[in-house]
Amino acid sequence: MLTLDDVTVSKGTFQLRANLQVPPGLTAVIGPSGGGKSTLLAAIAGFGPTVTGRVIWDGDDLSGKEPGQRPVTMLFQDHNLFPHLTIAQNVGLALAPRLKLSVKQSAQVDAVLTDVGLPGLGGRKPAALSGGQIGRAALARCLLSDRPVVLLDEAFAALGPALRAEMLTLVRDRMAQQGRTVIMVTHDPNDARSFADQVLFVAEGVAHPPLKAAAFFYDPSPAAQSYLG
Ligand SMILES: Nc1ncnc2c1ncn2[C@@H]1O[C@H](COP(=O)(O)OP(=O)(O)OP(=O)(O)O)[C@@H](O)[C@H]1O
Repeated sequence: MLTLDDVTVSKGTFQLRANLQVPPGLTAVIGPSGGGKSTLLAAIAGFGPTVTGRVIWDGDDLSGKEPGQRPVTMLFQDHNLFPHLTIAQNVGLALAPRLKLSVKQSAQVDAVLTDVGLPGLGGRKPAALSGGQIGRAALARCLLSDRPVVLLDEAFAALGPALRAEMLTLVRDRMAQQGRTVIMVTHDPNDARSFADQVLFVAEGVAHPPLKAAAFFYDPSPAAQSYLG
């Protein structure tokens, strides 16, 4: 279980507070622009500004740990693929940081590229793919990673509706339903309604404890109601 114990993050005059637990499964983070959603993810990942309080994973205090030492894999809108590596190498990094892949690992890379709709494109460099294809390659790397916490920040915003639903289905079926803790920022409440187990509402510098998606939408708080319109 991921716990944010009295966490405060300060960015200039902006402050985010979070005192909550995130259960395994798919948690959608929604709320008005500027409310602190990306700041929340950065605090979990270990990026950025001052953090007081503790971020705890399964009893292990992550405070002070570098991002790479945390049990976290991330997928951001800019996707962070290495431009000098092929798509297969970028994805393979999840299995072998020095890129010495066994035959079995190479087959796993090929299989996951097929799963995300990129069969046969492993030999290309990122510059030779579209924005949506790059997003799918980055998702493939997260699917292969064994880190238990997955952070997605508007990862599928560049995709059209059909592809987006396909990627969200992959995230749900291949990550959330297999017990990983997936925390996904989205600007589309329908993504949360259709795919999420829980909804974590962030507004005006407060991250509220997640609620079951059905309960959140059935009886939204006044602040959530005014966001949902
Ligand atoms: N370096 C900074 N210094 C001061 N304030 C900052 C800094 N970076 C971000 N902020 C402010 O922090 C607040 C939270 O930003 P954050 O990106 O977490 O919001 P968000 O909910 O993810 O927004 P959006 O939905 O628009 O992406 C915003 O009001 C933003 O203006």
